[in-house]
Amino acid sequence: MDSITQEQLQIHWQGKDEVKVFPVSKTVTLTLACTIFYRANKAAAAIRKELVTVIKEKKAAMTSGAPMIVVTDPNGKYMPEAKIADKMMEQLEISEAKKPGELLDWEDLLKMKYSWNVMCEVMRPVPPLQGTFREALCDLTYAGYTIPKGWKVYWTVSTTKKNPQYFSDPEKFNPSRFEESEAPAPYTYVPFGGGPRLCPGKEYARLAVLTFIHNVVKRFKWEVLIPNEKVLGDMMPTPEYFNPVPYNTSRKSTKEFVCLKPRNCL
Ligand code: HEM
Repeated sequence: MDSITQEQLQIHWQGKDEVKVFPVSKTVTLTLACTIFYRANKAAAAIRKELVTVIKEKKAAMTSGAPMIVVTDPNGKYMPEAKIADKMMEQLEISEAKKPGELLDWEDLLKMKYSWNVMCEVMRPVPPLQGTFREALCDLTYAGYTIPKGWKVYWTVSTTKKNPQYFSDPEKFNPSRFEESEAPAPYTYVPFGGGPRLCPGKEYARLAVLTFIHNVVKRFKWEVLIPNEKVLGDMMPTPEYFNPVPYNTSRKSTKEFVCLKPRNCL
């Protein structure tokens, strides 16, 4: 992920005075996904083969009366969180510990706690996915409403996002609210869904986003060219300028609407 992200930033960002962040981010994401998925397909074949052997062993063990292996959920049970002395320096510290050309590894990504908190806080007001459908498997009553079997229900990600009961001072951008000691109560913050249908791409997305943030922070300083640009609800949240629907008919030249202006490559 790191080498592909670096290569993409080199192609699309390096040496430019202004960049259109939204399309470039999409290109980086797609290039990353295509490359990784190709390798993942090959790996999946090998894993499947391995799993068949494990299943056979388990079946044999069960028929011989041996107890089943109990697997604990490792979610959130990483090494104890190290105190981040200076959160703003998180990415640079990781970068400085690397030899020239050395790529990020899993341990580096585990250290990027504050960056992930920032990402979580970004997804709180504007979740990438607004919600999805479910089908009622039986008649049920919820909050005084009867939902007959077979009806489609739509659950939303954002219902709780501004509820002060769950997010104190909800209008404030505060990544620290996601620190482990203050983590939101279960099911109050669900950008990746929850329960058995939890997004299986969650970890992949986390790695891709952190690798992207690391490389941008490491290599560029920038200033925002459209300070209060609206984010519009397309299928996905889309910055107003890149939305195909001409909401803002008073747009002027393209140059006035690029998002970031990288300065002084580090
Ligand atoms: C920031 C990025 C992402 C967000 C916010 C996100 C969010 C979600 C949400 C809210 C759901 C619905 C969960 C539910 O129905 O309870 C979902 C499902 C799903 N996501 Fe993601 N997702 C992201 C990235 C990805 C990626 C990168 C992949 C693939 C590599 C992926 C694959 C899936 C799949 C296959 C499902 C359907 C799971 C099921 O119905 O059992 N997602 N995602």
